[in-house]
Amino acid sequence: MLFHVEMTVKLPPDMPAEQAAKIKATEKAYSQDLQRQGKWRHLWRVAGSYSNVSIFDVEDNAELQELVSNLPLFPYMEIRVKPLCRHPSSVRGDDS
Ligand SMILES: O=C(O)CC1=CCC(=O)O1
Repeated sequence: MLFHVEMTVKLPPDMPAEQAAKIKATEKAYSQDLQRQGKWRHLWRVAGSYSNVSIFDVEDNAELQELVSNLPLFPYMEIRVKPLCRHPSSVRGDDS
């Protein structure tokens, strides 16, 4: 199942820089592992913001919930999820 996920990061302004850098580094490693597994298919920065638009390819809602709620930045994010399905007018042979 494909999901469009928009994440907006809102770190507390008083979080020490070292702590923020550590969480971001852990987030990067976690997301890159999921990207290599093919579960996190796309990761795009929304220009001009501290938000991303991502496409996840997971078994079901429960797996999406597990992956997203384990994001190191999860406590500091607003997350919006939209389920996706193929568009009948798409010219692609697959959903890549
Ligand atoms: O910077 C972000 O948008 C949050 C994030 C998600 C994966 C990652 O490495 O950073």
